[in-house]
Amino acid sequence: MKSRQPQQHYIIVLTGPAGAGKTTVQNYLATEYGIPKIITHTTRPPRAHEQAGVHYYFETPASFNQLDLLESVHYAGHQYGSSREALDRVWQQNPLASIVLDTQGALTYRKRLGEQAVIIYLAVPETAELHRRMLKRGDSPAAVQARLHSAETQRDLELPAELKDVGIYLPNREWEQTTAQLQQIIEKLNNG
Ligand SMILES: Nc1ncnc2c1ncn2[C@@H]1O[C@H](COP(=O)(O)OP(=O)(O)OP(=O)(O)O)[C@@H](O)[C@H]1O
Ligand SMILES: Nc1nc2c(ncn2[C@@H]2O[C@H](COP(=O)(O)O)[C@@H](O)[C@H]2O)c(=O)[nH]1
Repeated sequence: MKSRQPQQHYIIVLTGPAGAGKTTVQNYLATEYGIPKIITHTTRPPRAHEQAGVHYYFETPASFNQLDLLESVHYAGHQYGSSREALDRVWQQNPLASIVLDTQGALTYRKRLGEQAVIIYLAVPETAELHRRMLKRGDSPAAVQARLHSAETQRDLELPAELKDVGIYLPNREWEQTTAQLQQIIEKLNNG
């Protein structure tokens, strides 16, 4: 009898500029495909609708420094990071998981995990559209201005050169087109 190959485990890394729709896609992958989310840690204060342990683990600078992290970054004045332990815990239950990272984090994941890190770059090149989306989400005009002018958001308007050959470039404009492309990606991962 032929033995069944153990299924390969993948982490779907959703990256792109602020307001591109990374969290929206992550929620969709969870509800539509049951793909668990890796919750990351941040020293940023919660937004009005955000809950601890659901959207982020909210940390003080001191508690953040105690964490054992796979990678961490400074983004727009705050620290963010994710733990290897959280990924291993999710992988014990499910071969697929998703995480939302800035492009620097996406690069680190690819370097550390190789092809197991499937990088999806959600592209919305027009800052006016990002502006509209963040206001629609309920961010204050001042917060949107600050975020769009941050060096990190400016940097994340493009897929980093090191990821150009390995990342999946997915324009997130018409939602139906986005979900059709996501379906193809998930089918490939489930079959590979
Ligand atoms: N294809 C789309 N067309 C129009 N609006 C969209 C689309 N995808 C997401 N949005 C909307 O854009 C807003 C920003 O989305 P989301 O919060 O997912 O972005 P994000 O990339 O996670 O941002 P951030 O990095 O700032 O947390 C939300 O109001 C969301 O509903
Ligand atoms: N490299 C990492 N980036 C992270 C992590 N958690 C979130 N993020 C990214 O930070 C920015 C800002 O997020 P916001 O919620 O304040 O808008 C965004 O690009 C996220 O994708 C992480 O652990 N590591």
